[in-house]
Amino acid sequence: MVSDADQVAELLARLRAGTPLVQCITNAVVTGFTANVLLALGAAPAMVDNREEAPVFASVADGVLINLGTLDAEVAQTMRLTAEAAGAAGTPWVLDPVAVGGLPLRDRVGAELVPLRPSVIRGNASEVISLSGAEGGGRGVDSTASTEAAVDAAASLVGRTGGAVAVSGPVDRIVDGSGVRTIASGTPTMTMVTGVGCALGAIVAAFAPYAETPADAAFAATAVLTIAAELADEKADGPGSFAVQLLDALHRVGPADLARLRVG
Ligand SMILES: Nc1ncnc2c1ncn2[C@@H]1O[C@H](COP(=O)(O)OP(=O)(O)OP(=O)(O)O)[C@@H](O)[C@H]1O
Ligand SMILES: Cc1ncsc1CCO
Ligand SMILES: [Mg+2]
Repeated sequence: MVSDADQVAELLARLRAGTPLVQCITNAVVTGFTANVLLALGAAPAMVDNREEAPVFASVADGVLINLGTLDAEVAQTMRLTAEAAGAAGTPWVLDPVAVGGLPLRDRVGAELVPLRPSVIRGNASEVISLSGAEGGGRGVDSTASTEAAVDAAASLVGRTGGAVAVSGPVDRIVDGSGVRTIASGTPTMTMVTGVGCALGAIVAAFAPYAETPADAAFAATAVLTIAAELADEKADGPGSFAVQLLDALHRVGPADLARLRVG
């Protein structure tokens, strides 16, 4: 039987051989870091995010990320048009509903994007609970709920998109129509650098063209990022050097490292 780690290693090899073009409409805080994460991993980032070009580019890209972190009304319209274009072209796309829960614009945009059927919704527990329509607002961009508490909300979103929902936290949970998978790997330092969750959404989009199912892409992305974070933590002195070490670790992470993946 092929192990989870072997499956992830196989997908990582395919990603690196394919250099997927990943279009990111993401927030102003994390744009540069996200591009560097994708490059370190072996993907090709393209932050094509203006209203005229983004919908056109979605049919050329191999995967698309739409991240609601720093929205305005024009960006929101670009996101809707790009999600529609990705859907029409069959390009897998990932929705990161940053800080959805009790904020007027992003709550409305999140609710409009879910029926456009993102391949993967990736957020922390509070964001996933709020996006599902349940009460669960976090504290700004941070979660105040456990990922276990978000599993029902994730399943209800899966029922509406037909894709997968990846809930991040100390234990990540990846939910689709066939059940829930968990990953316990990772390190708390990941929460001390802004945008590690945002980068995870981009990594999911990079894996999506190679994975059999959206949940497989989310699982592989979470596995690779959390293992790379463990490798980075071994060399880092604090959040600053951790961010740099994380890029180096994403570049070198390989099958032997993935064998330490902690599932369940
Ligand atoms: N306490 C923790 N221990 C281990 N790993 C963690 C912990 N908290 C988060 N992670 C990992 O960090 C990554 C990002 O998850 P997190 O829930 O922090 O995202 P987020 O809140 O959306 O982050 P951001 O908005 O800053 O980008 C995931 O891969 C997750 O596994
Ligand atoms: C800090 C922050 N604020 C809006 S987006 C963002 C990046 C982490 O989600
Ligand atoms: Mg986030």
